[in-house]
Amino acid sequence: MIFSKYHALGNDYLVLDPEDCPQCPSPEDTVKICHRNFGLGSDGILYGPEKTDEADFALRILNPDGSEAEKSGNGLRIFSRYLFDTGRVTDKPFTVKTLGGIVTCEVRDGGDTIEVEMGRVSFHSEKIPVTGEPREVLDEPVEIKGKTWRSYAATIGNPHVVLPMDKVSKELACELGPILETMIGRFPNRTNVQLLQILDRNNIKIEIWERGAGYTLASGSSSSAAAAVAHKMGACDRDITVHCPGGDIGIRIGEDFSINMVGPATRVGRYEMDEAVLKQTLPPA
Ligand SMILES: N[C@@H](CCC[C@H](N)C(=O)O)C(=O)O
Repeated sequence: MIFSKYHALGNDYLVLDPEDCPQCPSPEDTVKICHRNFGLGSDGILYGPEKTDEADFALRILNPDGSEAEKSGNGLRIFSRYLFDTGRVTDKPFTVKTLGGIVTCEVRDGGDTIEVEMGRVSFHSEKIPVTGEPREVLDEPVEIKGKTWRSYAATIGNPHVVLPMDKVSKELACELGPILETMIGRFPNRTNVQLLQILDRNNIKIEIWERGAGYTLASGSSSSAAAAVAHKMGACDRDITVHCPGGDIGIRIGEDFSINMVGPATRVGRYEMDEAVLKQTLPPA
């Protein structure tokens, strides 16, 4: 199997082209391919471009635990860069269909900068989803190991919960992230998790725990959700630089909470994976 590996600020994906592999990998194979020790290793697989009547291209986004994500900001920038590198797009805007909606992408600066109109953020419980009566999930208490945190939930196609706090850290993201991700009684589809630190009216810092992937160095949909929450709280203006551990993502929030995201995507190389990877039995996680 032939993969093209890219990263977006350290959030790494393997692009699998249907021209090289007509069948999308099964959840079991995805886990093996993405495994950091037993496979090629990545934060996910981007399977595409697939054909669709609704947009220029269709994309499937697979998490390393074998689940399928509705949207990925970094994944969309990487996929755009892959389409550009393989001559399928130029510097003109094009559309991509994901499970979480159709987005518009544009590759600039010879491939170095990619802009994505990510869609609209909603804080509504039925859209995210969050259990309980229909409402916007704003500043609600959530108790973890006897401590109460304030939380905001949001969707930009995929689900997010954002915890504003004075100081974020990787350690806390790795402690709270897996508990919140799998709080099924509250988040029936699981959730991505962001710890949010407001730096000033145009800058925020986040630490990320991704649904189906764990701790990651950057996330485009997480940056979109966290910036939207910072603006909704009244703490930030509409132009926000999101400082992720792996680097910065630019977010602009529209009147209707539509999100424009700008950032890089970097090609790592092309890899041929032996079929033997798929025949292994992995030790329990
Ligand atoms: N890294 C991504 C998010 C990928 C999907 C996520 N793990 C989910 O399950 O929703 C990004 O950059 O947005």
